Amino acid sequence: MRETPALSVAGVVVRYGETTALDGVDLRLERGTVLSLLGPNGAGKTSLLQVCEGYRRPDGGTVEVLGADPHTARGWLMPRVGIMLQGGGLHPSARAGELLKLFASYAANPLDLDMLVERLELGRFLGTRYRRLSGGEQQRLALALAVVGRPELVFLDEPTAGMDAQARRATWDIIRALRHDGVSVLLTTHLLDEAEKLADDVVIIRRGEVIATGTPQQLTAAAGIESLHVDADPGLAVATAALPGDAAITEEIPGRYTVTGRVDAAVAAAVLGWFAAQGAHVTAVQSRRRTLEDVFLEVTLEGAR
Ligand SMILES: Nc1ncnc2c1ncn2[C@@H]1O[C@H](COP(=O)(O)OP(=O)(O)OP(=O)(O)O)[C@@H](O)[C@H]1O
Repeated sequence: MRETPALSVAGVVVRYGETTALDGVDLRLERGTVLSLLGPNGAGKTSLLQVCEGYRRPDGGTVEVLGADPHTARGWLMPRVGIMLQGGGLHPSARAGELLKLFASYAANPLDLDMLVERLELGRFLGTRYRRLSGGEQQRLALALAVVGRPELVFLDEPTAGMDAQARRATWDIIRALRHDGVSVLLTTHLLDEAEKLADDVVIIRRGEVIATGTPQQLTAAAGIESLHVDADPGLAVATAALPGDAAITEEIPGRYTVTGRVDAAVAAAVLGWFAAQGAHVTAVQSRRRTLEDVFLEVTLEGAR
């Protein structure tokens, strides 16, 4: 029997008056994995998080968090789910260290506070009131509060927004450590490299609908290769190259060849085979595979045009 997923969303619909923010969204977050929810502004990410966190009832469909209804089982879920609060929700006069101790006191088996303080470099501002913290410091504290209770599942809504490069790396390390410890993570982000680095699975939504899903590798491999250049002897008869699809070889400048059209692994192999068949002396091959950002821009712009 398959283990109950950490999060299961089926056919979820959310409406605000005339606006349909989510229009039948399905997703599944397996235990001990990181799922990144991506989408342009207004795609419906926050609405979906609110439904999963039990703050809003969907107008259609079902959500199960650790096998339970997030709305009716809030009390049971509270110690099992970590939520990274954006801005509000925390007392502005409370000091960072007090908040951390308070949140730890709710948990049966909290994480080691010294370790968290060191990892997220909270030590310098533990005595500072929440409202006086910088945006990046608030984010670091919010992450610490979300994970201090050793939750089974964590919702992270743009966790590294406003963080400097060092804090961002520390956050990535914490997310990796959570996953390593078997924690499931739902991560929304506008940073595609962040998703590519951390996520086991990616779900891209646009205008309330899922438009692409897969592992980062599946999504980028299916999208093919962005560019392929070969340096070899000048003046080869490029017109004789028979390549799959619409791919073709052009000699941009003498000795510098570029492959145009849709390039994938089969085309790349055919290109190198053609150079070999010419008896050409190849001195360099450069390729850039498509990134998750290329895929994201392609699928989110499609249909928006
Ligand atoms: N309280 C609300 N009342 C009316 N419309 C809303 C409300 N909240 C969200 N919307 C609309 O629902 C849609 C989805 O919004 P949502 O905030 O879920 O998107 P998002 O993907 O989180 O966007 P962003 O990346 O900008 O945070 C948008 O069109 C938004 O304008």
